[in-house]
Amino acid sequence: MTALSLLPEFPFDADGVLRMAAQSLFDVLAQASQGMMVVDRDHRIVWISDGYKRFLPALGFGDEAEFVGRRVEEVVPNTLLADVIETGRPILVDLLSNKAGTFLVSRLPLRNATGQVIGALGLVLLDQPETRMQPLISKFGRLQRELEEARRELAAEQVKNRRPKYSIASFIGASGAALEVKRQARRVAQSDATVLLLGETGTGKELLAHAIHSASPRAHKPLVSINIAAVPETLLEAEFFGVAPGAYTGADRKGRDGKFRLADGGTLFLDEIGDMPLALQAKLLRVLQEQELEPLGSNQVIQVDVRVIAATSRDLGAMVACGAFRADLFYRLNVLPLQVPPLRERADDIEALAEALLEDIARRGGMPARCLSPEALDLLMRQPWPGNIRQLRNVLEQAALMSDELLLQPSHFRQGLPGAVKDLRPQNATAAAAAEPTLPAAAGSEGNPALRPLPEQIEQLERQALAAALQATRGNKLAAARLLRISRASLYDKLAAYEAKV
Ligand SMILES: Nc1ncnc2c1ncn2[C@@H]1O[C@H](COP(=O)(O)OP(=O)(O)OP(=O)(O)O)[C@@H](O)[C@H]1O
Repeated sequence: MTALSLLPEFPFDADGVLRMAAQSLFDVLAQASQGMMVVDRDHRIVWISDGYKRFLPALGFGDEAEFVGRRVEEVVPNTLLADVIETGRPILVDLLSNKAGTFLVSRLPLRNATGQVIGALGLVLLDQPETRMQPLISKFGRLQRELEEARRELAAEQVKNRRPKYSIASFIGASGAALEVKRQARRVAQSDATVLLLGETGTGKELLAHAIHSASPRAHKPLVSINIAAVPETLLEAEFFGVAPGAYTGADRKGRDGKFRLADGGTLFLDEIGDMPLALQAKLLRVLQEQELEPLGSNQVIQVDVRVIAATSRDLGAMVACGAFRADLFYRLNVLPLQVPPLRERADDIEALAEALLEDIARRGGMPARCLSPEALDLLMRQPWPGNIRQLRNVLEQAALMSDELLLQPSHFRQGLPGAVKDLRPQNATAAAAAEPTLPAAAGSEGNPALRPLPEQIEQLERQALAAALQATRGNKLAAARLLRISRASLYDKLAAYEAKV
């Protein structure tokens, strides 16, 4: 019999040694650290070390009994122990800042014999590490301040983006049809009812939505926009209604507000409402009717006060007839319908529009403003403009880029004219129209266009492809995306990028 065997607690087998090592390590850590806590799988604090107790007053707790048993994220701001339990991954060294101070901490998952996570261990390695880790802490402090500053700037930028970009006067046009649209826009601005803007792509529906908001009593509140077709279906619900804190792990862990909440008190612009998935239509209807919603992962009902302006280039009536759009939602949206006329029905506006667009193109491009010769104006007035004002702008921009002359002639419009695509040329095209230049472009008097910078040429080609696809599909973006073999979201990104340059 050896001396050791006389010690009754001394284990000989490896398991026994390991168990004892774990126990003694636990005790060593609890004593050597500034504080230690254990939480269970449901994030509830089950134990704190004596050392930890001195942090309780700074965390707002009088004694241990109030603190133990609570969910750790409720009582220790900014803790990541819940993440360690969810992911099973330790965070060996981290800085934790909250109202109790800044701490150097370590977080370890606890597992049972089969390896399942049963909780986590949180260690405060150093409190007030600023004294001992001055350089690191001051860097951390500086980064924190920079982050706060960036957050403030982002918030200010978001507020700026939510201000309406356009007023009713921004809708250029003095034709009967344009004046009627503006009259109706002013009238509906005074009401709080839902507006439904109907019209082809590029006719100015989004511009009018901004204009209506800025002429309404809600003008000083946010205008929030969402392009339904551009958001992947799986993300739409969260975009609309928001996500409750803790509903997801990862970036959405803290939860986030949906567009309805962001628009509270103001206006929500639902662009491309015809692309709303059927499953979500019922939920949208409920919010429109009740003005209340439940964020994802929450059972709390939130009241909102939002005026909705919806827009679509699709035939909602036909969609209702074929079961692709809910009739009840259609009637709820169609309270104040406003039909925006296509450009070809208000050719009289082309001169004023072209003038304003050419001025804007010149201002943004830092070049002298171009004018239209009477012949060029006549040519533009005879086009079918399936892409409407957006397409008119593209055509004018291309002509301005391709020529140094200040007076634009018909020859400067050899690319991108809607009438140049043979299949869509109006049946009654005149002899003058028949003499219009057609694609592809030949080298002009200004030199060989292939010698322009490549990115510029690629951009132009892409614009033409987008315009041609939209023209061929009569503005149906889903069909245009299919034709171009790109995703619908990518088509929207590209259109938005070109719009942003507008
Ligand atoms: N009457 C107008 N006066 C001046 N600019 C206009 C007018 N209508 C449209 N525009 C300009 O044309 C472009 C397209 O307009 P907008 O995005 O409002 O059209 P839309 O009908 O919403 O198109 P889509 O259905 O494709 O989203 C924008 O740059 C807009 O500023």
